Amino acid sequence: MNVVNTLVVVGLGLIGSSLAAGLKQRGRVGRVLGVARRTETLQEAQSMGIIDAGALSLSELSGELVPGDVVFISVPTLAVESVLDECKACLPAGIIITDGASVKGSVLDAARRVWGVVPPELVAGHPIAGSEKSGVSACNPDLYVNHRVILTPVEETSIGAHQKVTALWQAVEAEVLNMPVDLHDDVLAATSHLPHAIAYSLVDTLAHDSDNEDIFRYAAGGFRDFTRIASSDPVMWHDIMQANQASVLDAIDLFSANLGRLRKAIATDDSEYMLGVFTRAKEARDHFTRLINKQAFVPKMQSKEVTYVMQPGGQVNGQIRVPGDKSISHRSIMLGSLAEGVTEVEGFLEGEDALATLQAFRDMGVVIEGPNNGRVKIHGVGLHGLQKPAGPLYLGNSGTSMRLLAGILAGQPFDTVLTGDESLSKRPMNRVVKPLLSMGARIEAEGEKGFPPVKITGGQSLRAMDYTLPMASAQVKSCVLLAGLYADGETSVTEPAPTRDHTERMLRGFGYKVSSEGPKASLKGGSSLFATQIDVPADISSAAFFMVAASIAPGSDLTLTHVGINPTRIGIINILRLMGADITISNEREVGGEPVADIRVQHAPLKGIQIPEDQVPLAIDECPVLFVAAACAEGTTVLTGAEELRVKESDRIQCMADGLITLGIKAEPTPDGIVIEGGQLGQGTVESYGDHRIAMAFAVASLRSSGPITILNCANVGTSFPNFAELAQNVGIKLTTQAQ
Ligand SMILES: O=C(O)C1=C[C@@H](OP(=O)(O)O)[C@@H](O)[C@H](O)C1
Ligand SMILES: C=C(OP(=O)(O)O)C(=O)O
Repeated sequence: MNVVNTLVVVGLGLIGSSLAAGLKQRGRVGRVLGVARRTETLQEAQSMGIIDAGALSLSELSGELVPGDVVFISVPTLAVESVLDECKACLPAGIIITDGASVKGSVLDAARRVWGVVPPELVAGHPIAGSEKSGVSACNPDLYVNHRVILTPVEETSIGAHQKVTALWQAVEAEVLNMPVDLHDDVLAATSHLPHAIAYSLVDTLAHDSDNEDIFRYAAGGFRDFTRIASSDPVMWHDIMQANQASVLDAIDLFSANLGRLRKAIATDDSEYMLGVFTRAKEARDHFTRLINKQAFVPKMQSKEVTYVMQPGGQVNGQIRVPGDKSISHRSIMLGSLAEGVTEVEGFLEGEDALATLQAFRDMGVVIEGPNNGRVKIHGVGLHGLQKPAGPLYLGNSGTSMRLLAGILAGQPFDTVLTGDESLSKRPMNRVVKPLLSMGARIEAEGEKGFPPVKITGGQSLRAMDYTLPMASAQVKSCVLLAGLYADGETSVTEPAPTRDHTERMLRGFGYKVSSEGPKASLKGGSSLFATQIDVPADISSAAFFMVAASIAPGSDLTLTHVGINPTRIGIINILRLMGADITISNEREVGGEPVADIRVQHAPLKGIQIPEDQVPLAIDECPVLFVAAACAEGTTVLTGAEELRVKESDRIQCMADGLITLGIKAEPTPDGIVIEGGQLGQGTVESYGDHRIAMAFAVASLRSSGPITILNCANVGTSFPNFAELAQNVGIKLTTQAQ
């Protein structure tokens, strides 16, 4: 169906002719009329089938137009005004006018000069597509497919005209976005106009330097990639620079200052500065697609839809090492950044949660090299060396990042805002806001439960505090202790039940005194952390999926190597053993203050138990997969004292119950736990609700299901266990992934 009856394209360059050809090829336009300055261009366009007829001026064609037809102006930016003059002089009422110029403020200013106001039929637009090639011969009917087109409607713009122009671009498979004019021009100055100015200037500099006559002959990859856009249309870019003068000058000034600073670093052998710029830039560039692609100018993690399709049955065998411990990886970045000197980390978890912490510290000026095969080098800045980040710190899906950072940031001289994804934005932060407020911090979160964003006002002097935790939470304990580093006096935290103690252990590893007396941990503010080496053990929370897998699947015999068996984390081993699991621990040793061992699990029939409440905080993240063990056990398993599960990445009690019930298991949620009757797992489609641990738990369940299980929404497995699917397949779990 046609989106427009007659389209007039004024200016048959790459942009205009590609729109015309794209609409024609898709059968979405009645006819296209072209306006060009030269008869040969019109002839060429007509012979290529891009236009049906043409003229050297708009006025020659205006008699053929009726209301609802569209004029698309695709001439160099500074020539737009004269075309608008012509539009005013000759177009009948009701003709929609749009354009493709790279600068939008100048087009709207031109319209105001021509008409006195912006006419309602004018919809300014900018297709973010193009190429260094120009002219009608470069025409490409697919130029706009999956490219963005930014429209900058103003108050006066008519809704009908806006809708029509939107439909026009969508018809050539572009993605249409709307943006305020000024924002558009600033963003484009930085992302497009500045790179063009630099590319032109660089090539011109080299071309004019006689000593470098031969340079182009030797110029390969880097030069070619970097300067490709210097082959773009000079008149077009001349016009853009003039039309967006103020924003372009701001962008050039900022860049010149930064280049000057880099020059100084090179001149003074300031390796730290150079590495800082290069590692940050490499990181930004490497994650460019993930961070920005399809999200226009809103930096947001891009998560693909991932589905796990599980075939039933099988057994798990072999020897594997699961990735690094998430809790320890977070803390290695945090304490490494706050230490004096260079900390080297091995076994770092390259999952999205730990990477979010890493990025946050980079955003606060810390130079961090890697991660490279689990190796990270952190150039610590000391307790008082963090710098104000340029914008909010985005922490993705990671509760640990947000809660621990809140403690550190409460003690900084600058303001910060912490944000996260949809799941993290619904997790309660008041549990850290309250104690931090008592310490004299200025911190706020939204609503009764204190949902993110968390806003922290810096420059407060913190008071030490003796805090009794209302719930068993290592995140809250760690948050208060980390704030205590900045407080005046001794801060103590008393917990109702033991929780993971990695913060206390690692602080000691960095030479910071932390005393522990039963349930109470204390430290005095104002000392220093000193860089160290950290060997991150394999994550017992990730190993847990395979421990349950081997336990429930007959014929299994699996060894998990180098697993962290910190006593505050081994609830999964204790509980599985109580259920009858066959687990052998060997090769026990200590690495960097954390105990590790190899864990061998052989299949054994499991029985239902009442899970001891004191084990719950020691197995809090392992509960989803323990529910699968319970479903495969003989008899009833009862869990109590686990209300914390309701405020994780999902409500893990309800979500697991939903999935188990779908698979034919009797599972009854209670306010603080669940009752599960062991039985035959069936088949079906379950939701993971975007929760990594739920997705992986149901993948393990397939080993004992009677038919296939489809698990929806599994992309977030990448937050804690990026190679889960691969390792699962390697040991014998029948998993295939489907990604869109
Ligand atoms: O301190 C940590 O690294 C963690 C503590 C636990 O959270 P809570 O403190 O909310 O129990 C756990 O669920 C989380 O995965 C990691
Ligand atoms: C609860 C978890 O993590 P976080 O709180 O850091 O999001 C988890 O990994 O299961």
